[in-house]
Amino acid sequence: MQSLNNCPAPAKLNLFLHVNGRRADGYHLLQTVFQLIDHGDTLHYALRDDHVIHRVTDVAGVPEQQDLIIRAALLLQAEVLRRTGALPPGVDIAIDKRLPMGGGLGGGSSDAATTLMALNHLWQAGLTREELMALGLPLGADIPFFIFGQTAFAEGVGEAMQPVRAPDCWYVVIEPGVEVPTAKIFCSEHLTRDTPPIIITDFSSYLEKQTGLKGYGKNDLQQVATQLFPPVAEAIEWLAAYGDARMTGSGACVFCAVGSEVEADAVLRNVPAKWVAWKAKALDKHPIASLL
Ligand SMILES: C[C@](O)(CO)[C@H](O)COP(=O)(O)OP(=O)(O)OC[C@H]1O[C@@H](n2ccc(N)nc2=O)[C@H](O)[C@@H]1O
Ligand SMILES: Nc1ncnc2c1ncn2[C@@H]1O[C@H](COP(=O)(O)OP(=O)(O)OP(=O)(O)O)[C@@H](O)[C@H]1O
Repeated sequence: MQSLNNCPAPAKLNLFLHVNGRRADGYHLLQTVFQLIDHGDTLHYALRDDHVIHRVTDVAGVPEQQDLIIRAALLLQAEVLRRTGALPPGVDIAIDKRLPMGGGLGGGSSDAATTLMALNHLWQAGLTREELMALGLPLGADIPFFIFGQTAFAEGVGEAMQPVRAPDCWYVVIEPGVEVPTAKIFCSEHLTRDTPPIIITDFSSYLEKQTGLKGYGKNDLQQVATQLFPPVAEAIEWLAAYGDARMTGSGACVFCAVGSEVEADAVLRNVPAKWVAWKAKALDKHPIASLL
């Protein structure tokens, strides 16, 4: 049977993340730049001669049927059945999990996005990029971005996107060792939800003048997350000695842009042993964007 191995599911960093308001359904209106980076999970797909969708790797804390990978595969399987009247073949899915959960790196969403792109290809399902993005959105707010497949400025609840030129730099990322539940941060009574929207023409002219987005904007979720999770505050404070350190997404991970791989290595040598830390390079495009 056919297979597709070594499919990357890269992480994202939110270079800034502004909360501009809240919709009637409780979801928040955001403006953010999603930066793809060359560090993430890796997935492997092997078609079966039945119709069973099976995760062959154990993932601590995530039962198979709750895994966004399996839920994404089932959604696409049902969509293929709806369109063609026939079930596509089953698939065994293996994952090398590197991204921490509740890390603000979009790990679960990226795994699901890679699965939708890989199975759309293996099953020759023929969904367009836009159709796959819409299919994935109910599973996770970041899934459409990963399928969009380019570093992007996003608005709305994260689904309205336009590509931006990625600053060609390296990042140092620290995992502070805590798992931050996204909903808990958005629910907080202390969260500010009134950052004025950036007007896109101003933002574009800012980008033209700069070589990168270093120092632009802020992460409005950071104040709440650092109060609830002190290790996040500690990691930001430590990394701030090397540049503009901030949190990605709803935390817990913290990052800082540096000019070169050599600089990244120099920071990494000094990271206290209690934290996991790594370097990653900015990516313009998703490594499997060409599957669509
Ligand atoms: C904050 C970000 O990390 C930015 O990249 C993402 O938008 C969060 O994406 P995610 O972890 O995939 O989040 P989801 O699973 O879609 O939503 C988790 C919870 O976060 C809250 N949530 C999420 C996104 C959003 N725009 N407004 C919200 O209020 C909702 O309470 C939701 O129930
Ligand atoms: N394949 C998966 N990988 C990681 N988490 C998963 C997966 N499937 C389901 N989950 C659930 O989703 C939760 C959030 O995990 P994830 O790694 O996506 O968070 P995150 O990095 O904070 O994401 P975001 O930046 O989108 O907020 C986990 O706690 C876990 O229960």
